[in-house]
Amino acid sequence: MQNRCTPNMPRIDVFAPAKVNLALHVTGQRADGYHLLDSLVAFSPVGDALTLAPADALVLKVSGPEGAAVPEGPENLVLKAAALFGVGAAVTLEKCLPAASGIGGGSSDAAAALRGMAALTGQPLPDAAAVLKLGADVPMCLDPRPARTRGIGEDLTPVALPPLPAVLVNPRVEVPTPSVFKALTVKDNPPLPEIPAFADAGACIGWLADQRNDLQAPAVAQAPVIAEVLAVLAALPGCKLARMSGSGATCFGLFGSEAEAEAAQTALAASHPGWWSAHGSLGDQAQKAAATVR
Ligand SMILES: C[C@](O)(CO)[C@H](O)COP(=O)(O)OP(=O)(O)OC[C@H]1O[C@@H](n2ccc(N)nc2=O)[C@H](O)[C@@H]1O
Ligand SMILES: Nc1ncnc2c1ncn2[C@@H]1O[C@H](COP(=O)(O)OP(=O)(O)OP(=O)(O)O)[C@@H](O)[C@H]1O
Repeated sequence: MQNRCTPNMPRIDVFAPAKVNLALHVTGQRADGYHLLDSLVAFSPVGDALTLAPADALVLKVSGPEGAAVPEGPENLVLKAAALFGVGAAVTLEKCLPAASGIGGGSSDAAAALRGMAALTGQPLPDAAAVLKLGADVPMCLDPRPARTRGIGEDLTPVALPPLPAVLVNPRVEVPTPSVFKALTVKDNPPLPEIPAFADAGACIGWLADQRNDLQAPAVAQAPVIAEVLAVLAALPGCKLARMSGSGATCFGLFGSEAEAEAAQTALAASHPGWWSAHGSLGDQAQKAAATVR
């Protein structure tokens, strides 16, 4: 770790933004069981923070308000990602996103670790197959800009989206991704239609209202509180659309302005103090997520 004796040791800071599936259509299933998706994703200014510094061995320290539920051992996706570089590093992870919550926390942390290790070592990023092996959401989190994602998550097409003022809400129920996919009965749903150029956030939200998250119904069946979260979000003043992200349980509400989203989150935090919530405009977080050297 950096100290007064090693003033020139580089320290890398990297941000891991939350991923939000604005729409998620399950369109098929591969022979190996993985599901084929057609999803539109955007990224939140809310996320986890990592630091990386040179070290003899690869070690991870987890802290932060959501850190208690996250392992510090080799099962942590940060260590799995960093190990691909074959050198030691002292990594810290400040966990702000709830774990196992459908907003790609572990995947975004892994992607941030890859960006950070590349900056620390000067090595290139691992190849696409190695990145996908870390998790289906890791490729989209590597370059956190709005994208249409197909295949199991590896087929990415950038999409221009207006910033979407949003509130994220998690009722503090962990919903494991495999069990939600397992509970899905219809696996050959229609894909997303062509994504038009949106004049503004209102046009985008109007288009999104006609799309779906096909994992929402099986997730609600396993964790009925998700239906309550969606109803509470939809009833907040100014909420134009409420939907679940990923395999849940985190849901998002989209609003007409940042001020409306902030006011809605303040009201929700007061009425449901046990729920995790955050606000911020969904969109392109690539700049904020870039590794910076100190
Ligand atoms: C639901 C999404 O968050 C949508 O973006 C992702 O598809 C899930 O991505 P992830 O958490 O990175 O998923 P992984 O860690 O790769 O897979 C966890 C488990 O979810 C199921 N899984 C995941 C992705 C996918 N396209 N089909 C699946 O059936 C598989 O049972 C897999 O064993
Ligand atoms: N860095 C990490 N942060 C959070 N969870 C991690 C991490 N590394 C490994 N895990 C494990 O991964 C599991 C899934 O957590 P994660 O937060 O990635 O799920 P998720 O938000 O549902 O992801 P997705 O939206 O990609 O499906 C947890 O049970 C946790 O123990």
